[in-house]
Amino acid sequence: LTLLSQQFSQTESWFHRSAGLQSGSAPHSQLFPPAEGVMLPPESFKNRVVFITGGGTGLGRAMATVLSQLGAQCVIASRKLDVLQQTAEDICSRTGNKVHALQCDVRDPQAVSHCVDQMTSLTGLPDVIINNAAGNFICPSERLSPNAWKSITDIVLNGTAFVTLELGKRLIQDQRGASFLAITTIYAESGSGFVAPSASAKAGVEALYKSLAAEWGRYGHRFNIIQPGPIKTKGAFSRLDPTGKFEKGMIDRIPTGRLGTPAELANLAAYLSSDYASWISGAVMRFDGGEYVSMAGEFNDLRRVTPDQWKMMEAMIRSTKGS
Ligand SMILES: CC/C=C\C/C=C\C/C=C\C/C=C\C=C\C(=O)SCCNC(=O)CCNC(=O)[C@H](O)C(C)(C)COP(=O)(O)OP(=O)(O)OC[C@H]1O[C@@H](n2cnc3c(N)ncnc32)[C@H](O)[C@@H]1OP(=O)(O)O
Ligand SMILES: NC(=O)C1=CN([C@@H]2O[C@H](COP(=O)(O)OP(=O)(O)OC[C@H]3O[C@@H](n4cnc5c(N)ncnc54)[C@H](OP(=O)(O)O)[C@@H]3O)[C@@H](O)[C@H]2O)C=CC1
Repeated sequence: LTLLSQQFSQTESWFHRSAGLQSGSAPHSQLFPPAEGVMLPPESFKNRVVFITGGGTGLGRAMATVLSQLGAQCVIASRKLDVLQQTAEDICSRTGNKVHALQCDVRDPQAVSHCVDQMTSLTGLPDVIINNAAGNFICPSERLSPNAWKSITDIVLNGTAFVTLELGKRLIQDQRGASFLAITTIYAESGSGFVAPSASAKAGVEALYKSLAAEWGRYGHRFNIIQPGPIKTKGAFSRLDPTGKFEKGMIDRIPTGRLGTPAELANLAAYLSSDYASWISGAVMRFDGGEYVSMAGEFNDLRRVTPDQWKMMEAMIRSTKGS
């Protein structure tokens, strides 16, 4: 069984196989196929402990899977213990490496401290910390109650801060280095209507991580950020595109013509958390198939202009004399 697991971990995983061309993708997305398989060499995370908040579902689960395939002992934590336990079992049965499930509401600093106590007894302090847990929903800002604002910012900004500070302090005390990674979003930079609490909190997370990259390098700690564009997960799409009507428009504005995949994100997270990235700290990695620059450029809608229309417009421009 162990041999089988090892062979499996060196080739491909269950979710990589499912990462084919998604429905709704543009034809040119064939030129940007999501790579299958785990990118780093086997055992890149052997003898490493990885702590992932929100590791039971979506992108957190994908990152836990890849890191476990690479030899890590993973600890996944969030509110729903049954979901975490199922994920831990699924991953462990496929990779042969231990995955621990711990209940933790990151909004509650005491729960975070208790969770870190439990992890310390199970695995010792982690070498890699991935702050991935989040909450979000689309809502016109004038409809937000104070508690709606608080529920998102407490998970995203305070939760990340509580986890990072609790683990950071203990690692410093034990003179242990670590890699911290935060999953934010492309609109942390631009802001975005209809998700103002999420945009505000994610921007705060980025400021926290850049600050600590500068302050805690002396303790052996690296801090990096991935800003994903749209990647289809139930958690995100059920709350951000509940009718499914916006997906096509979103794909149309992504230059690579498709959504990202959890496997692609997981490979990037593994790289940034690995020794191969030990000189990368304070970095913000946009991971969006080009969506951000595509939305930002003043003239990018001209992609819709046909060659005949260009001929006509060029003639008009060239015929202009003077100002
Ligand atoms: C054009 C766009 C097209 C397509 C978009 C599609 C794809 C995505 C593309 C990009 C994604 C970019 C970024 C993604 C960021 C993410 O974070 S996605 C991850 C999302 N995952 C989750 O949110 C999982 C966890 N979420 C939850 O548990 C809940 O949703 C929660 C509400 C965040 C928290 O649950 P909790 O049980 O603690 O909270 P409640 O008690 O239910 O509610 C607290 C208060 O909030 C009010 N509320 C809740 N929902 C809404 C809503 N939909 N609208 C308005 N207000 C809401 C609720 O009423 C409470 O307030 P109160 O009534 O005043 O007490
Ligand atoms: N999918 C996408 O398109 C994008 C996602 N992102 C980011 O990626 C990350 C993962 O999102 P995704 O996988 O899509 O969505 P999910 O909804 O699947 O993931 C969110 C996770 O956060 C956990 N969580 C929520 N509240 C708490 C809490 N109070 N304490 C502890 N854990 C909590 C949830 O678990 P539980 O309910 O058990 O607590 C869940 O596992 C998030 O940071 C999100 O902002 C960014 C840009 C795009």
